[in-house]
Amino acid sequence: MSSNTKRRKDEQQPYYSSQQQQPQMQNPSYMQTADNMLGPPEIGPDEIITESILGDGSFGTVYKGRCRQKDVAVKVMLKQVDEKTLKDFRKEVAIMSKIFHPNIVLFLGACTSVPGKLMICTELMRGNLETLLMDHNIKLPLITRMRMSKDAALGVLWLHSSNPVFIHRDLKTSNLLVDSNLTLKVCDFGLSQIKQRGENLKDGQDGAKGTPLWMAPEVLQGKLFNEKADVYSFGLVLWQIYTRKELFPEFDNFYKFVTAICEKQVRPPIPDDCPAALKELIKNCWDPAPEVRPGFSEIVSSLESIIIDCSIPDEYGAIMWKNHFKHIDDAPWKDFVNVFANFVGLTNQNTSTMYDLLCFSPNLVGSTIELNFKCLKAIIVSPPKGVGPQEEEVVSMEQFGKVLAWFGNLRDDGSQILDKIRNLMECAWFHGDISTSESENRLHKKPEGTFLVRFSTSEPGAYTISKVSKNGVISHQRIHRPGGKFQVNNSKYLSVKDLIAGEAQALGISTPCLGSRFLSLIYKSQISGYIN
Ligand SMILES: Nc1ncnc2c1ncn2[C@@H]1O[C@H](COP(=O)(O)OP(=O)(O)OP(=O)(O)O)[C@@H](O)[C@H]1O
Repeated sequence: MSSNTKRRKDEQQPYYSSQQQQPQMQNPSYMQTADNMLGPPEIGPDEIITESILGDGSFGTVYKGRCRQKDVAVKVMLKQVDEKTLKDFRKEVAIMSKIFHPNIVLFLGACTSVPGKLMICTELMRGNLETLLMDHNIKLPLITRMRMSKDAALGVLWLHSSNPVFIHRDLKTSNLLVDSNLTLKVCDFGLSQIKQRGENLKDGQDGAKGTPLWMAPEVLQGKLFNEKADVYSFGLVLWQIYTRKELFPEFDNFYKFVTAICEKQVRPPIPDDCPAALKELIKNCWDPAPEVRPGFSEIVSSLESIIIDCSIPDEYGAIMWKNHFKHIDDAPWKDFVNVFANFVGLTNQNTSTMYDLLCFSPNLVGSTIELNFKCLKAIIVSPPKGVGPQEEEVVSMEQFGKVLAWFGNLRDDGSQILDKIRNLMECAWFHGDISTSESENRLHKKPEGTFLVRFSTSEPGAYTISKVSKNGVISHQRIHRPGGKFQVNNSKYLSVKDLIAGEAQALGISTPCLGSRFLSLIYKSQISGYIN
């Protein structure tokens, strides 16, 4: 048998069944039988319809497609493939059918048996991260980018923690895909390798695998390497996620590039405004010495801290969240109350938890402390996300950060933050977290001088005064927060209440707009909070 005939014959059989019983004669070669059910799910080429092109890669083209009435992504291999590419294709199918994780693109099946029609079918994602980052018309706040970084790190942590270990070997932003919720998933396992824990690998004569710009120096130099090569690439991924810039645009010569990376230890410049913890993480990841680079579980942990710092700029607030809720974005209200009360010294180890006191202590019924926690709950809690009876009200990390930015500094104010919140809610004109259009609805057709104060929707920690001016025109004026003070028209005050009292005449505001949802909390019948 000539080698050509042999290769063609191999291609006609699902690769995993070469040592198993052949499919029944009456079935097309791609049909799955009871004997080969244990291999990756086989999809027939006639079950896949390809539509538009999603991307081009070294193995072929990725299309948006339909398979069994589902939108999918289909990687179609080049028609003429050499043995090495075929081997990589088979490896990609084998690896993808072994790994399942929310941050790894979902493998649906593959067509492995029909020559010229080798395909891999995966869930359809919105696009790749590189394209998203380079489109500067798309707003991607740092916190969103850090959450995406954590998603990617969780995906790679899963690969590195498997037994045997999977090394990705081609981590780069174009191999990280985003879905419509901006959840990130790792894809493209064509160059991935399997190894035992603690084992070092070395590339063979066919050279290093991966994309040179993203390759670790030890890989570029053909030295021994292990999963820390992925960590190096991830450092570059983090750099690009932070800067949204092209990687190494200054290099157009491969040999000069290798010398720069391996001998001169050149790395992309990290901007000065990069948060210190992120800068340190990036530098550690791309350290020339693989053993110095962190593992992915350490990377996930560092990213969790960075995400908390981005969400909660208040230093003490961030410490509180890191100490008690580091791995979660949303804390159950019950746990939050206990941790917060303890952190600001309202309870200690010897007293009952604040939640229990609020529920069961008769002394607290009708007390200021009970009212304070009701007010806090009114602005900090999000409704349950699910629908089941078990679903709890939660405090999101971001909302906690916002509340601290609006009301104070946890280190200096401690439990007085609760009084500040109640004091503001007692004002009839304070409407809290309503949108610009909702404020306009509430002021519509109201007399001149009617006004309300709400949280600014765009400037962290700031407030907005919305008022009715002459001829019923509604306008909005920002209360800025320089140095924690409250400023409007160059006049600074210690509280919003003082500012409204002091500037009422200059601002042309006189009558609070009714309709604040907080008033029913504070007063059962009487409406108060007028300017005086
Ligand atoms: N599941 C998917 N959903 C949406 N787009 C996808 C999907 N899979 C791949 N793509 C798009 O196709 C591009 C190439 O995919 P992939 O990296 O898997 O192919 P490749 O041939 O291995 O490429 P390369 O060798 O250049 O890494 C991705 O960067 C992405 O833009």
